[in-house]
Amino acid sequence: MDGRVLGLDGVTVRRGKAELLSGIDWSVREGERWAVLGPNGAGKTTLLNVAHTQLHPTEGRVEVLEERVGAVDVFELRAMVGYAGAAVAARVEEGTTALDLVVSAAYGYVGRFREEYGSPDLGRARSLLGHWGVGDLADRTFHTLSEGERKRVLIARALMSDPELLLLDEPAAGLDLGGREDLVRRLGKLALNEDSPSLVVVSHHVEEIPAGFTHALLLREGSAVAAGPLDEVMTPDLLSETFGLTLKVERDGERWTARAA
Ligand SMILES: Nc1ncnc2c1ncn2[C@@H]1O[C@H](COP(=O)(O)OP(=O)(O)OP(=O)(O)O)[C@@H](O)[C@H]1O
Repeated sequence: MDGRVLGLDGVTVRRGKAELLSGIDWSVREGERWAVLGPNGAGKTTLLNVAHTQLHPTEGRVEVLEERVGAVDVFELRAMVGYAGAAVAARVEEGTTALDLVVSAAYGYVGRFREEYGSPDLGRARSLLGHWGVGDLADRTFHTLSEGERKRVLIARALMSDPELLLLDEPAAGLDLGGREDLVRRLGKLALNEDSPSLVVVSHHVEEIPAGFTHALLLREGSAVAAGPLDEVMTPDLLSETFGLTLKVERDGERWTARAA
C-alpha cells in the first residue's frame, strides 16, 4: 500500500487531432486535498472524467484506490468515488427532488424515487442535505433550486456513498460572492476534518481554494505546469505561466488571491 488514492501515469487523451491531456503524471495520496487550477479549456474536466473512470485515456495508466482501471469492475470502483459536477446536473430528470437525487447515489444512479430506498438511506440523505444547509429543500424538485442550492445538493449527493475520494468539478461556478464564500467555508470545514475523504476540487480561481487544502495541480493546454504542495506551486511565476498573463499572487491566512500585475 502506498496510500495512493489516485494515480495517473503518462495519461494522454486524444480526440481526433486534439490532445486534451498530454502525458499527465499525478498522484493523490490519502488525506490530501488538491485544487486543480487552470484557464478555460485547460483539460480540467477531462482530467476529472479520467479520475472518475468515465473516460479512458488514449495512452497511460490510471489507478483509483489502488486498483488499476481496466482491470476491475468500474461500477464497484465508482461507488467509492464521489463526484459532483455539471455532468451529473445535466442528467437530472424533470421532477426529481433533491432528496431523490441524493439518496439515489447510494444505488448508483441519478434518479427519481424508487420503492427500494431504505429508511437509513433516506435518513442519511436528509442529514447530508441538512449538513450542507439545504435540509429544508429536500422535497423541492432539483430544477426549481437556485444555482447555489443545486451545488450544495450535488455535494451532498457525492458524499452519500461515504466515498474514499471526492471529486468536485467547479463547485463554486455561477455562485454570487456570498454563495461562494459560504461554499468555500463549508469545503474548508470538510477539508479540515480528518475523517473526510481525499479531495480534488477543480476551479478557475485561486480565491476558491478553501482552507485546509494542501496541494495544487496547475494545468495549461492539457499539460501539467506544476503539481505539489500549495506553498511550492502557488507562485506568481507558475500561476502566470498557467493562466497566460502576469499575475500578482497573495496569501492571506489560508486563502489566496490573484490579479493581473
Ligand atoms: N470530444 C472532444 N473533441 C475535441 N475536443 C474536445 C472534446 N472534448 C473536449 N474537447 C476540448 O478539450 C479541451 C479541454 O476541455 P475540458 O472541458 O477538459 O477543459 P476545462 O479545463 O474543464 O475547461 P473549462 O474551464 O472551460 O470548463 C477544450 O479545448 C475542449 O474544447
